[in-house]
Amino acid sequence: MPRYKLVYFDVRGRAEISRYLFAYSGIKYEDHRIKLEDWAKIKPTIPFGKIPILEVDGVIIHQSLAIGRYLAKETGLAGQTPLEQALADAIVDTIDDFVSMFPWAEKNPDVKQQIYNDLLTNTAPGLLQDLDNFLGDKKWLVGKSVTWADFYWDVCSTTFLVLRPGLVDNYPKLLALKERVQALPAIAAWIEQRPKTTL
Ligand SMILES: CCC(=O)N1CCc2c(cnn2-c2cccc(F)c2)C1
Repeated sequence: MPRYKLVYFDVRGRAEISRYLFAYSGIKYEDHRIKLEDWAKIKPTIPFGKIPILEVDGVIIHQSLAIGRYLAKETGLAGQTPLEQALADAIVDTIDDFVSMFPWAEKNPDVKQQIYNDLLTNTAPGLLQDLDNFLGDKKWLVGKSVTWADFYWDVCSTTFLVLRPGLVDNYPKLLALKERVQALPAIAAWIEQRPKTTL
């Protein structure tokens, strides 16, 4: 079994999908959380200067979705066929397109709040309707078993609901999917034990 070290800030953010996959698979890893005040010193030592990164026996994978896709494949949660894998990737990318629109590092609080409000009021409903249409009456977003697309929906929508409580109330099927993911014993245990952070 390789030695895994996940490096990110002390928030769920872009590392949480990998933490879900580690939790679900039972694979042991170091959940290394750096302090924001140490980032300027650490950043120059990181290839491409962004985190999360995952060290696999010292080999560094960067980009959160490349890490997630690697772990999903290792865990059997990437999709059962190449077609299902493509569908799962498309859902992950669709959700990530929206989350990536948020100016997470914006220093001006008024600008930040205005853009957050615009995204949550004017852009989120279209995404939620599209995801609701795609899920339909299925148990999981892709195929007959859980995939990392279901995990990513729960991870990202948890943050959406921090920013706008009630945002998903008009989509009970999407809320039920969150409950289904969070009811998986290993995910429930992780949520219970993980550091409690806002984002
Ligand atoms: C220090 C960085 C930080 O606090 N955040 C940045 C990124 C982020 C946060 C919350 N969700 N999230 C995120 C998750 C997935 C995709 C994505 F683009 C963004 C908060």
